[in-house]
Amino acid sequence: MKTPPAHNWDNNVVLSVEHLTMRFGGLVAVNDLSFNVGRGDITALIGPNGAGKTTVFNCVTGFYKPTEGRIVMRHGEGFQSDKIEALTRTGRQFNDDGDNRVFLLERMPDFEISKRAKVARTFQNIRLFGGMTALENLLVAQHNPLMIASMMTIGGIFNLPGYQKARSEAIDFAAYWLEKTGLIERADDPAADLPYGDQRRLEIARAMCTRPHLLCLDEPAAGLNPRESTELNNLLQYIRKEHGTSILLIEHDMGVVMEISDHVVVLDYGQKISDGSADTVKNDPKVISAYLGVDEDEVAAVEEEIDMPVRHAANTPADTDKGGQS
Ligand SMILES: Nc1ncnc2c1ncn2[C@@H]1O[C@H](COP(=O)(O)OP(=O)(O)OP(=O)(O)O)[C@@H](O)[C@H]1O
Repeated sequence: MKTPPAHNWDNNVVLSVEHLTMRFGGLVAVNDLSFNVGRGDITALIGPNGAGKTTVFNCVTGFYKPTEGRIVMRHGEGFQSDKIEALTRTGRQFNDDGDNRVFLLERMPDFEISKRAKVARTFQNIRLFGGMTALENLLVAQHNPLMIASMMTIGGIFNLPGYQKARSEAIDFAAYWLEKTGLIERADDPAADLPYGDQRRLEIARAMCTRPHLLCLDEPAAGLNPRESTELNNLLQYIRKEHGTSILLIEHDMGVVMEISDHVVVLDYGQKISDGSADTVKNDPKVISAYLGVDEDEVAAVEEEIDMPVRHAANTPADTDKGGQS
């Protein structure tokens, strides 16, 4: 018998969310949720409105302190279970193990998650510095290494060689990402003057300028036209392939999700209802019933009624806007 292929999300895990619960007063937004993000994978977190996706993102990126649960980020390969258990017992946020550091994100403030754990994010609503140019937005993202090179301003004020070198490297890196996102011609334009789709790509470029190990994207395809959606797919695949950056995205556009995701995790009412490859998930009756708002055993009746296999139509709502791509 052939052994099934090993999945990164089972074998080489960059992030694990373990028994995560988030309550807002009496409302349980996320309930005992566990899932893994494979290193180098594109992982999509999907689910109907209000399922708890953004809440999970806010816990991973430190905007919310989870009510319960552990969120582990690994820079090195392997599960490193012994190391993580030992760290959990100490009450510390991360260990000092060179390139193999592990981080307990639920204990860390948001700025440390971005700076040390190397988790970057974009938001549902664009949050660029509108009055700054596209290039300046990408330089701000490199503020930390520039401050270190400037020895906390002295080197910058006197324009010392170490600072000059760091600044020139920061400009080169920003130019690289402007090029990759198709924005190099707009480098000197204020971010607020860019069309919506360009602003979305600039946000991704800005996140990449922090050299993340994990890039979290909150609805990156929202409001994009079909051409821009295709460009986004290409950009995300480039980031994963050429930079090895793991990507976790929330997305309602099933065309984007099914085309680029290695791994899909589905939430409904704060709980995980499905977890697997895009193909597995899109044929899962629990997912179909959650999206259609019917019971699982009613799926067959709905199929009969509309004379169409909804198992294959679960990705239709957004697809209809995209000319039926899946
Ligand atoms: N800060 C908060 N205070 C109180 N309730 C909240 C808060 N944030 C989220 N919720 C609630 O938690 C539940 C999950 O919301 P969340 O925004 O995580 O869902 P979502 O899956 O991202 O939804 P959408 O797809 O519409 O963005 C909702 O009932 C929401 O009203």
